[in-house]
Amino acid sequence: MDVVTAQEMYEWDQVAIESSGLEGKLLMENAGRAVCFDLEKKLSKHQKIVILIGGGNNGGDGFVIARTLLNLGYSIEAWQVVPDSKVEGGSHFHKRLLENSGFPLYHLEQITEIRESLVGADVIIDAMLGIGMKGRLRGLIRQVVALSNEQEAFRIAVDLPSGVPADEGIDVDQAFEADYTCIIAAVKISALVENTRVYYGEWNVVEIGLPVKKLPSSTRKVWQWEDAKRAFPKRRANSHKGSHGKGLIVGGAANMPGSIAMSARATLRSGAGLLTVAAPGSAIQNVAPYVQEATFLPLQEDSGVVNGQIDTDVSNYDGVALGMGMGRRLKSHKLVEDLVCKVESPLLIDADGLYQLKDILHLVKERTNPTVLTPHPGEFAHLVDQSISTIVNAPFYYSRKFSETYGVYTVLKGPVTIITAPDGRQYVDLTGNAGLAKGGSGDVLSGILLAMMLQSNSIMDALNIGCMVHGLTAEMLTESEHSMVDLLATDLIEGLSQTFRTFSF
Ligand SMILES: NC(=O)C1=CN([C@@H]2O[C@H](COP(=O)(O)OP(=O)(O)OC[C@H]3O[C@@H](n4cnc5c(N)ncnc54)[C@H](OP(=O)(O)O)[C@@H]3O)[C@@H](O)[C@H]2O)[C@@H](O)CC1
Ligand SMILES: Nc1ncnc2c1ncn2[C@@H]1O[C@H](COP(=O)(O)OP(=O)(O)O)[C@@H](O)[C@H]1O
Ligand SMILES: [K+]
Repeated sequence: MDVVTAQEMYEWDQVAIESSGLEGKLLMENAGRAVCFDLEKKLSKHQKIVILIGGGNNGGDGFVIARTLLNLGYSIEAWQVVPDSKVEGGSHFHKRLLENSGFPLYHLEQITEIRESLVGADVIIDAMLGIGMKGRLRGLIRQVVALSNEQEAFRIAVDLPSGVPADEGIDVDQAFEADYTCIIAAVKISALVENTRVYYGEWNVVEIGLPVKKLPSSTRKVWQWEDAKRAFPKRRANSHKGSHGKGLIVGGAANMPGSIAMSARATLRSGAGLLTVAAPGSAIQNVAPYVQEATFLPLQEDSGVVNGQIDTDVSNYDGVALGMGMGRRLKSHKLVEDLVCKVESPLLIDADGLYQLKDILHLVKERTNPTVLTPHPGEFAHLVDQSISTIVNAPFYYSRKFSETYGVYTVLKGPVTIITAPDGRQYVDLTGNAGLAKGGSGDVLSGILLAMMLQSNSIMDALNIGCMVHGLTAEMLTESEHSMVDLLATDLIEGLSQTFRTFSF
């Protein structure tokens, strides 16, 4: 499932029209019909449906939807909310088709004319503005959106809720608050970004007959179950523990043994062959009973906090995860710097490890082996010197820029997690729920990611699978024995078994 900007979507439409000879108005017919086919699951013929039609091609889709649903026997009131002079090209063609089919079309000139219809509607369909929306809502459309939002009716948006831009990083002051959005051809970035995704409600993408072989390949995609099934590392019958990777987890502090313990247990539960946990000795005594399968390496410490370099040959490991529960004391800085320079296998840095990284990003950039950073927006904002709101409103832009600049994989965590490769390719993980919004979930994720990196030949596949396993486990547990309220990070670790069992390997 591709994720596009407005400009990329226009390019796709252009390529479709130029390369395959598909006419714009045919695409519009396909789009409108695909939306109707999807909406039939949501609508009933007893409902009073009002469709709001704008002047651009989104409005063009609206004319097709109105005609198609009317032909099917739905009770539709179609309102054109812009003057006739605004309806041109393909939209004008489809407006004529609607009228020539013998159906009425109402023209809105003042907001009072539509009040009664909106108040009495069971469903309001917004086909006013799509990817061509610019700036803030204005004129009559702004009033129509405000009045629609006040109604009890079920609100459906076509492609985008009017008032929401397709791209990220743009403030929205008012927009159609959809319960459901039927997205055309490809997910628009704003469906995945904090300040705009709330307007979409639930959503689905419909296919409109674009010539997929001719389209430019997209660098942004939603990672899906089929992708995970395809890429999941196979476990050969004659494998031995060395085949599944030897991992090292570094972190912990005397007053925070839980983080690293959870990461370590999650790594073991996710299939790693061998695991060593390096932590201050005073933390190890509390971690060890929880991960009997691991071996331990005491780190030099000062009052329960790591102090100094690591005293082992780190080239013996196939993957290293660093930072969980380590604390942010200056004395742990040396350890982070040491590992960034010495680890010759994939190195994942999370939590307090990220905090120590800001002034040694130039060393990260010099690494020739993969580096994976797994910040939440607060940690990422600190790393890139931006505010958290700037990051969450333009996460695709900032994580791509960061990954490309420093040559790292970035896992920007949140309700929508964005995974970016050093070459700028991005995958989006949509799994999980608010049961994960608790301390410890991220530690479990780091452990899972380390294990998947140890077992996969592709870092990107490993990160995508790991995020999906983490999120699906939360979903599965909150559908069965847990709720989003009581779910703990430790429950997640024990729930991994059920998720892994759903992969047939
Ligand atoms: N072949 C294709 O391209 C296909 C496209 N498809 C569909 O087309 C959609 C894109 O269509 P689009 O490019 O015509 O833009 P669109 O979203 O209708 O907006 C333009 C209109 O909005 C108005 N307007 C703008 N800002 C405004 C504001 N702040 N407040 C108020 N009004 C504002 C602007 O008015 P103006 O600025 O001219 O006064 C103009 O009238 C896309 O989302 C998909 O649904 C599908 O059918 C598949 C094939
Ligand atoms: N509302 C949510 N919906 C889905 N996933 C969430 C939500 N809140 C948090 N998560 C996930 O939970 C994890 C939290 O990680 P993090 O913030 O590092 O937690 P901690 O450091 O406290 O363990 C991330 O994987 C994130 O994607
Ligand atoms: K719309």
